[in-house]
Amino acid sequence: MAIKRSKVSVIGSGFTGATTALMMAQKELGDVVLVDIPDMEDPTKGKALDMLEASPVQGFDASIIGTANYEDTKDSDLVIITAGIARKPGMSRDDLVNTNAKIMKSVTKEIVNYSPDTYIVVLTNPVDAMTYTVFKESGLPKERVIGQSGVLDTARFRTFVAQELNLSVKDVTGFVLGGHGDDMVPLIRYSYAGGIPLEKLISKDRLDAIVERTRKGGGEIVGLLGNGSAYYAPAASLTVMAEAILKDQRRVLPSIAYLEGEYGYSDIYLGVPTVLGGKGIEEIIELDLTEDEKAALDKSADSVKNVLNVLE
Ligand SMILES: NC(=O)C1=CN([C@@H]2O[C@H](COP(=O)(O)OP(=O)(O)OC[C@H]3O[C@@H](n4cnc5c(N)ncnc54)[C@H](O)[C@@H]3O)[C@@H](O)[C@H]2O)C=CC1
Ligand SMILES: O=C([O-])CC(=O)C(=O)O
Repeated sequence: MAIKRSKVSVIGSGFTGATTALMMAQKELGDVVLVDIPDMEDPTKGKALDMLEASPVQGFDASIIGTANYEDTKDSDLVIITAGIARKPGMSRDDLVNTNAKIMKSVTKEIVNYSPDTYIVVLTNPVDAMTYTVFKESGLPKERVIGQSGVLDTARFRTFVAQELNLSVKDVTGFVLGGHGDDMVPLIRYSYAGGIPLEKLISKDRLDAIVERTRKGGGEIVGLLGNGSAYYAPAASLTVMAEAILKDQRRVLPSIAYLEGEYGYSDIYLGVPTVLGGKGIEEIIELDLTEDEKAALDKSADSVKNVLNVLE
């Protein structure tokens, strides 16, 4: 049998979906199918063609098509869901829940109809609850339905730490646990610059300020953009997760995973450290938490549960 390129479908051709499609094609992760609603079919085709026309200039090989027909997604190795509405200034991510839950249900039906063994990575907010919705609707095993928040939240944290210390972002590592909301839990104790614990390099006051800015990082961009939310860093985060799965890299990345007792929670999707590889979420890494860290994680998990409770 001939060797085939991977196929990745991106549902939603808005800011995050289109940017992710381009980034994945630039990294030659596979052929890309960009999907939106019938009313958006022509602009979606236009975006895909425009991206394709960048390929000779940048020298990447990938087919990129735009469509409103799910048949074109048939046999996708991986599907990324970005469909839905984004928040505007003054809104919380949770305000999007009922509109986006309906969209999750309808797109998930279409996805698994054409790709019954695929992997799904969800971006749409409120992302912990939307990943749960997609999991339930899809019937896929839990390790194949994954949400994106921690890669982005950790990237924001690393950016602010690198700025504070005037060091390369490459040398700063961190971990953000919990739900993708204002009470997410950046774990300072597990964060380093060049292997040196951050607590030895940055004062407590400044670290507290960085944690607070990380928690409100999405809102900071929403406030600046005025009409939508972040998309470059979210797309970069989705691309790294897609790469880990498609290339079976076994990267240690935070993902929104279905928990069955890990960290003391069950029947919930929540951000935790995971090993991402060719089987999707291959492991959930359980870190020892101090009482304060566990209390903060409990608070964040409670916020996610409150959103799950309003799901219709
Ligand atoms: N988890 C995370 O870290 C992040 C989550 N987000 C979330 O991602 C979502 C998308 O954000 P943007 O791309 O900026 O929004 P956008 O408004 O630019 O794009 C959304 C696209 O979804 C399409 N869409 C709506 N219903 C659809 C359906 N039934 N089938 C297919 N497509 C459909 C719309 O036509 C639109 O093109 C939002 O919910 C946002 O809050 C955004 C950034 C980070
Ligand atoms: O803030 C938003 O609404 C979009 C998002 O999740 C983020 O940028 O973290």
